[in-house]
Amino acid sequence: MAGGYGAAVPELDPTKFRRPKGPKVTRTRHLYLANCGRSCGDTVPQLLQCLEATEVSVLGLHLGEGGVSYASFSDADAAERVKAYLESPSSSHSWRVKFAELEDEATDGGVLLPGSVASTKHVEVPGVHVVEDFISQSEADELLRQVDLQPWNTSIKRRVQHYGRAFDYAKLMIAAGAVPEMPDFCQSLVTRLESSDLLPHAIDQLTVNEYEPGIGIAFHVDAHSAFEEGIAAVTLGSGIVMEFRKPDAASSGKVSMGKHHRMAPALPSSVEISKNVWLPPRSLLIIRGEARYAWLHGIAWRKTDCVDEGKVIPRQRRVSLTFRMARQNTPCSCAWPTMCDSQTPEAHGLPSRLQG
Ligand SMILES: O=C(O)CCC(=O)C(=O)O
Ligand SMILES: [Fe+2]
Repeated sequence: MAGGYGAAVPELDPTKFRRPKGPKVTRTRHLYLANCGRSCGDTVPQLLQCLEATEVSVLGLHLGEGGVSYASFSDADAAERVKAYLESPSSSHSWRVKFAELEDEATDGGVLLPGSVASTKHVEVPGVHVVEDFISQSEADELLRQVDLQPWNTSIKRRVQHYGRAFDYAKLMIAAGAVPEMPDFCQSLVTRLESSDLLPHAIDQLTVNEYEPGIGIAFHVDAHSAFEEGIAAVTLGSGIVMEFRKPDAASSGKVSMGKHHRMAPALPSSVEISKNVWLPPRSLLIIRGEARYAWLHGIAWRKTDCVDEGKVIPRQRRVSLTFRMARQNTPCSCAWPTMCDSQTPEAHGLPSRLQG
């Protein structure tokens, strides 16, 4: 590896790839991009934005000086998804996209190990706190049973349920629209959170997110203007790795806003530092302060996670309960104005991608 495009995306060695020849198509986890390179006017941030437009993480990249570039993904399904997107009319460029083969790798879409929790152990994210065994197994089972009795909203790639407060994702405001009240089956959990010192305020909103293996959530900051400081997420079902990314100070103020109340991923090239956090079953995640306001959080779209280095665990269904408090009339006055849509509205561009 010859360095990297920021902390998140290692640079690939182009000499290790075999260019695709002839009509035979072997699916791999690598893409070859012809007519794509610096001499064609392409840049790393712009290329990454296109490649990650379907929420697939780019695990390695080579932007050629001429017109040949390569990108690697976690598996062939991910590469195929990106290829299909790049070949669709919604993506406008003149690249030719094919699968590429890596010299020392099986061509059946061999899986690259996901970044482990152990590998980022030294990174501190101020304001992230995981409480293990926050609920008992019987509480978790009952909550999941109750959640599954409720109707799911299927308008985005993840199934979700919203309670307590409706939110207008287009206007970034709490909406008057009707959503079910905070459900009774969550009441004791809400009381427990509110009477603890884990959150600095009450709770009036719940979002339920379902993650089947392969499903993730785009990197985002929960909109400052919409929600109060503390965010609490309880994990039902299986555990998962959540990643926190701190955008480089120089890139702050250029974060774009996705259509689901959140900022679209900062470009990986502008990520200064990243941390993988394991959220065990029945745990509570608290995100406050700097982590809540100045770091992005997201969950990779893949079917495995890696806690200990080199040990891959398959994902199973996870359902999370995210509790928040809608911000009332006062705009956010946090200490990260360039990351704050209350203080720097012009920092937010147009939605650049479909959020998941
Ligand atoms: O699934 C989770 O734990 C977090 C979900 C989340 O970040 C959100 O709904 O904003
Ligand atoms: Fe979030």
